[in-house]
Amino acid sequence: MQLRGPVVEVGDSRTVETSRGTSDLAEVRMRPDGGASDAVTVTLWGKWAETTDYLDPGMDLLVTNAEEDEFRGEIQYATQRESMVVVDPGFLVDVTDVRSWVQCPRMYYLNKLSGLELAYPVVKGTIVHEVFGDLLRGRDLDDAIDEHVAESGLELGLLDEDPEAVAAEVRDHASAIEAWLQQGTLTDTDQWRSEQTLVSETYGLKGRADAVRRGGPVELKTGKNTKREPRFQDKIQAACYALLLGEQAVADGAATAADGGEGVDPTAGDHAAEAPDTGTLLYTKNAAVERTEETGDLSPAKEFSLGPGLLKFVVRTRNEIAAMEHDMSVPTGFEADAKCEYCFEQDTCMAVSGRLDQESKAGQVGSPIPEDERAYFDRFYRAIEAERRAVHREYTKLWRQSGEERADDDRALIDLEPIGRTEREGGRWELRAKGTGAVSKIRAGDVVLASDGHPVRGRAEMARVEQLGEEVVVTTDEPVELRRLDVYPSEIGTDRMLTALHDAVLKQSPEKKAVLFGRREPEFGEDDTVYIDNNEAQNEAVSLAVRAEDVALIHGPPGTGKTYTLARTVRALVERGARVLLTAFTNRAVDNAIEALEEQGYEDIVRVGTETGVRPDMQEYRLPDSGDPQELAGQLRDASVVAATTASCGSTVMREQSFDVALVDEAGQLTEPATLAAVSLAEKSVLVGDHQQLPPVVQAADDDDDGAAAPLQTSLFERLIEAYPDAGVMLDRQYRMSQRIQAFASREFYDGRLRPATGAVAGQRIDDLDGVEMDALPPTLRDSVAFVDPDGRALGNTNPVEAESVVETVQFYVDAGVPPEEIGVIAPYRAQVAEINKRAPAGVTVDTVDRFQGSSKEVIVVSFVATDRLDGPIFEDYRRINVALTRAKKALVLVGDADALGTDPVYGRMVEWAR
Ligand SMILES: Nc1ncnc2c1ncn2[C@@H]1O[C@H](COP(=O)(O)OP(=O)(O)OP(=O)(O)O)[C@@H](O)[C@H]1O
Repeated sequence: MQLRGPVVEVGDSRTVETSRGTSDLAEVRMRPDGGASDAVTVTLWGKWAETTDYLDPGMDLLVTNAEEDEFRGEIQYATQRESMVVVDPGFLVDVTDVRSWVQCPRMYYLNKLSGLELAYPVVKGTIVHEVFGDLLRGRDLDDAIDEHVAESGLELGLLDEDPEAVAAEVRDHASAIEAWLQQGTLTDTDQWRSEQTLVSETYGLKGRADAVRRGGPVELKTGKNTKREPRFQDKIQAACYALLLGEQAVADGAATAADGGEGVDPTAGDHAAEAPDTGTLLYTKNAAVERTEETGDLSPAKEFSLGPGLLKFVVRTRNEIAAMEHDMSVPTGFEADAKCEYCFEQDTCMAVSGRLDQESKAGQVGSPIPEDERAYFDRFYRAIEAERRAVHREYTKLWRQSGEERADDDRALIDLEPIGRTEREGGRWELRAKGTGAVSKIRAGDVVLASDGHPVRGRAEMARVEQLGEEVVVTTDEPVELRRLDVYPSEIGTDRMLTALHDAVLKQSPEKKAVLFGRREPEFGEDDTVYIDNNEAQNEAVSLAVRAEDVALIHGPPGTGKTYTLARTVRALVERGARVLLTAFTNRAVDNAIEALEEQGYEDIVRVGTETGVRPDMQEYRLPDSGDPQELAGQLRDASVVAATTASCGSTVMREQSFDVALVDEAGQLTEPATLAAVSLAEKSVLVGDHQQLPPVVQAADDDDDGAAAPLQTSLFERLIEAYPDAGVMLDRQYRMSQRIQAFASREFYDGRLRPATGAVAGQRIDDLDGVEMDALPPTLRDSVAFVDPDGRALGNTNPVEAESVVETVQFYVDAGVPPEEIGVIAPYRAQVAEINKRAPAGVTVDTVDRFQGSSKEVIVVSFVATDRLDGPIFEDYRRINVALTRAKKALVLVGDADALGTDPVYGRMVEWAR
């Protein structure tokens, strides 16, 4: 039987005599059924007794195949031969992390903290892996090499590598793969698949196996190994995948047995027994070494047997990591027996030990950071780890929630009907299915899990979404029956926040950090150039940015010309010879800024981003995904303005770049570490944002892990503008809303300082639009702000009567001649969005407030849904209502329950104003 739940007491380990000789044992008290049952005692036998060295009350424990026994009237449990003991199974350790931990625990920790650096072996390794996948899928070798070398063109160019030499080297590696593929060990009936994404419900592991052959893991290593046996850490990695594959085999069995598998608990099976018994390591460099210079076993492929002892070792190693990460404090890691002088992480290791004053066998360099910086580092480290846990919880929902629950949560599209598949050139597959019309968070361009019904227990593949709607189209490496798409949680955001924290706090000079840590006020030089002559605050903003020595803060309420000012600032800085990083939280804002620059006649811009992320009309600025290394690297290096999202500022390529100034738009929506990712790349920064609009996106809830993620909820922009009001300027004239519309927001959120920029802006009316007659509207809608109470009832996250009233209101405007494209509807929940969308006239945009930030419409209709209590995201934070109300230019209609809204002072005043 399986036990799972929180630990309440941890006993000491001791050695006892048994009928089979001496053995260690330790007793643990835990509450099974996830804490729902009374505490029981579990005896951990043999090596599992070691678990108590790092197990603490409060951690979750999972014991598989526990033996039940009655002892003095009490039911007790004990591990038996097949048992596995898993610490904190909800914490998903990456397989590559288990591998580095085995090499040296400090290596694990350093990889996590400082991220990957741009280095040739890494780039080459990626190319070889991609070619390997292509070869397995039967692709022509030369085609594969050419394509993947070109795709790494930018990295290779920045590293000053010659593409032909790289191709030749990759070919050497590939010959090892080819020879092995042709060894005759494979027949047509052999089961093969390339790259498989695996997540374990039982062992708290996730990873991506390079290949799976006859059910066994195959790992590719671009290094050399002249020993007969694979390296220990490589075996460990393969063993992790073997465990994951064993679990999958059990799930497959269960799924076949129960036809569909949902509801069957695959964790109940004995995975270790189902795990493949052979693993293969392929050392491709062995094919490239000179036989005359090397002795030993030069065959690239090395098979080894995967016994239960190794699998248990893997689980124990994984447990050490999970336990160490449990309290989310900055770990030091300790060195294994590895020899530091051969370690390529040695420099980083010494630098980090020096800065954080940690013990390290490699030694320390540099002096420790001051106490306040250390406190900051610890606080944010913890916050980021709390956020990582929230991401892990998202993973566990892949199996804890049913397909229907996932769909209701907007995290899956279910019940798709496969209608076809085509093999594309290059061995990838295009899969098509009939859509159901349901909405979700999934967008074209996203990478998601496509499955035949269950994302973990069924057959699943990573897929790129090409098209949504009536027909759903995705591309994958291997075909799968397309019945369901799931949002695949990603840790990349948390990983990058951590490296940004490392780069900003541990690598920068004390002087550069002085303002960040409040050691001195931001400083400004002199300049009386007039940049913008019709708007004083905007002109002051550009001037402030130009004069700033460290940081300037531009506070831009809705419609105040933030983008315009930003573009003017870029030009002013470039004119002074600066190299500028132009960045924002969203791709949309980055593209808008480029558009504004274009309008001001400036076009010397390089846009870094993916093809799907960048707007079609901005593709001309985009650095191509593949091409000649020197050319690509030259384009990036020589650009005066590089534009990218803040998320991509953390990429290996961007971390190599340096700028004179970083301009960060939407800075109010960024967490502090996410902002640091951009700020660290430049000498000085200009942050542009509005902390009265949407705050940073944080997944961890307020009460998760005692609120550890709270520091992420305040943007760096907000923190700095409060600390240094003199380093900021507020743009106070808005070019969007009529006087009547802006009045409430100005009063509630901007101390009444927001004003229409001109009389024309202030006095605009809906009948200013071509072909629109005021008389055609019902009298209640002739005022530019109106309130409608349709007397509906909230049913969960929808309010059908209110939806009806919203659609009717929209129809009035359409009938009066307003183009549907100029009408937007904002609702608090996706369910209500869907309800309205069903009947709204084509062309009208209906969405949640988060997706409306940054845009505007002539007419905005807001649906509030709530009828009793005000709960839901729109009400949690007044800033959301600020965003909703300030999207409208000429007409704003609020549709809601006046009594419910009246229970809150701010909403009460809003109703008064709107009526
Ligand atoms: N100084 C100015 N003179 C004339 N027009 C201006 C000026 N500043 C801004 N505008 C115009 O006002 C409109 C709004 O400006 P912009 O798009 O830059 O606003 P924004 O603050 O970025 O909006 P958002 O709140 O959506 O971020 C644009 O059409 C822009 O051209």
